[in-house]
Amino acid sequence: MPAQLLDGNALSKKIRSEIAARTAIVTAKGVKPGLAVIVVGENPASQVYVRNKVKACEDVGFYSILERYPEAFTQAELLNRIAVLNADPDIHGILVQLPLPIHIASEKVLEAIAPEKDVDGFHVANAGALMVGQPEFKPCTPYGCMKILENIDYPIRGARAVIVGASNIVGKPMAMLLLQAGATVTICNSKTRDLAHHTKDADILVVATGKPKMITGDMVKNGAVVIDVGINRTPDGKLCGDVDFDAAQYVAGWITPVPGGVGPMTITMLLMNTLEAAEKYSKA
Ligand SMILES: Nc1nc2c(c(=O)[nH]1)N[C@@H](CN(C=O)c1ccc(C(=O)N[C@@H](CCC(=O)O)C(=O)O)cc1)CN2
Repeated sequence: MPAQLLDGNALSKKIRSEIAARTAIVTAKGVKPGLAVIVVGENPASQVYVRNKVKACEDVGFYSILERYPEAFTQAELLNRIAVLNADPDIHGILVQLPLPIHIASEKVLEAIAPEKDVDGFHVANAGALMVGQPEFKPCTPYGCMKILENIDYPIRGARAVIVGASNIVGKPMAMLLLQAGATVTICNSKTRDLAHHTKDADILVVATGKPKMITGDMVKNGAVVIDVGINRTPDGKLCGDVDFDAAQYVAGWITPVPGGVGPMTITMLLMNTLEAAEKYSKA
């Protein structure tokens, strides 16, 4: 029997309607949640994601601005824009779409965003807060993965969780969130010996490698929860994940599809972080 599908679109719809209701309340108090999205360069996927983010903001009743800059935009110019947005009282969240062009040092840019407006949760202050178990803003993709797990009432406490991929954006924060929820966590990376030995032991398997279909069906434990963070475009223009879905669905107990799994949840949790930033601002 194939695995149960973890439908990120359906869960997003439910959470976004809760966000819209809370947005109406905070807006009535005089604070309309505001998100500024900045994209530099012409990366086609980034252009799609930022448009989707702005559209999602409109749908839940946020104020949003999209700032698009050419590839040649300098780091100094970008830092200036961030300083202006940091001081703008109508903006509660600032997001700089990644990847940035190579002449711009991403870490400098991310550190320039005021931590209380860092709705991506990438600032070292927010990464550190998560590390010590006092999260302010959780990075949107791992936050979305945790919501997917919570939605199936899977007993995370005591489960063996394996994360394939150790990025600052997904793998490391995902490990922290699972650890804090009581899982026994292993993070694998590109140097890990006998990867399948680890993945086959996982009750919860989270894959974020950027390598299309690298996790094959025989690398998955029977009945596991498989969360595929990868979004890869195949030569025929279709999307696929980092997990070989067609094979893994007959081994896993639950599995996220690509598209329609983690992707929409990333945007939903961005809305949640922005709403929470505005709610905090309204109480300050
Ligand atoms: N500043 C950030 N940059 C990037 C992040 C991030 O969280 N913050 N994550 C990724 C890209 N990303 C969000 O920006 C993202 C990726 C995918 C989706 C999504 O909804 N995917 C759909 C398919 C969409 C398509 O047709 O291409 C799906 O999976 O169903 C949303 C957001 C890197 N950069």
